[in-house]
Amino acid sequence: MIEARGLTKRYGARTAVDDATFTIRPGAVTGFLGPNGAGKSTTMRMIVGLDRPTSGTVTVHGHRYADAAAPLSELGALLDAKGVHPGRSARSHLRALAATHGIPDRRVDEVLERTGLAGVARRRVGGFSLGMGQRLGIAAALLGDPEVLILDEPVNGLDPDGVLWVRQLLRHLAAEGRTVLLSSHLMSEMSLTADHVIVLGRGRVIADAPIAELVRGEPRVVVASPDAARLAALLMAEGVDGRSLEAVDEERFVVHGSSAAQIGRAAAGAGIELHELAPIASSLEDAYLALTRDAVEYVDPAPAADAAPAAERIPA
Ligand SMILES: Nc1ncnc2c1ncn2[C@@H]1O[C@H](COP(=O)(O)OP(=O)(O)OP(=O)(O)O)[C@@H](O)[C@H]1O
Repeated sequence: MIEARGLTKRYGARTAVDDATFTIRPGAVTGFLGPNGAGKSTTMRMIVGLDRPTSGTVTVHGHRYADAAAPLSELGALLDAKGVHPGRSARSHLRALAATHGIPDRRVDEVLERTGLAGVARRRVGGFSLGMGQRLGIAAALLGDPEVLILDEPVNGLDPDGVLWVRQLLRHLAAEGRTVLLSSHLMSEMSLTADHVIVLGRGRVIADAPIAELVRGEPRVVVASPDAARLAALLMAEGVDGRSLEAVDEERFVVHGSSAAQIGRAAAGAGIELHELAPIASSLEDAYLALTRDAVEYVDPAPAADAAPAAERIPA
């Protein structure tokens, strides 16, 4: 369990993390999302004691992580996969880490095996690919068999097999009752891996909810009819706001906020022929983009002309 209360970090005039309060529970994978500069890495660094909060607190198992008696068995972290001496082999790097924490050598071989690095354990880390470096970082995080795992962009640089491997590993660790926190910019991967997400925007917590709840959103339905204008007028006569009808082409439009059943019933009642009546499934990406619209720090000031909205509202 990780608990943050009023967690705040200022760097001079810049507030990187702003009064963040959240609880990250065991037995689940919690995703940490947010635009660049939202404060994810700073929050993770404060959890593991690499940065001190300006105010507020963050605890792991009820105490500050810096006060942990057996730090590596309480918490394992992958924050910067590059922080390894390039001349060392993967095994000697992990052995050195194990020795300073009283962890037996056989555990080193276990984590090398578990992370798929057993075959390259004697190779110099300096020659490792980005993906192998990520695996080594994950191996180091697992070394103490920790109850809490914190991984900043763990799939960065991994090939599709590696991405799948990380997903299965994290799901497995959560199923064992551990607390798993991960950040990633890959929204589809996050939706497959995490149970719950916390979204930061400009240092503030702007959402803290199960993924299923976030993606539920408002219903959207694509409707196509040779009589689209009459159907649109009918829906508006039945109380649908004209602003929630979005034209796609002459026959087709999207209805926001009504179900397929409501639209189908109205069309059938008026004898309007339908060629399509398809609910649109919301994705985590849709929900995320809607949530963070106002919290993006770096916005392209001149979006390309072809980035203009493809559809216009149907005139009332
Ligand atoms: N050591 C530092 N000194 C000054 N400002 C910092 C420092 N570390 C982070 N910041 C600033 O704090 C804010 C939050 O940064 P942070 O790296 O935590 O964001 P992030 O959500 O992890 O971003 P990204 O997705 O780009 O990794 C940013 O505006 C960043 O420029």
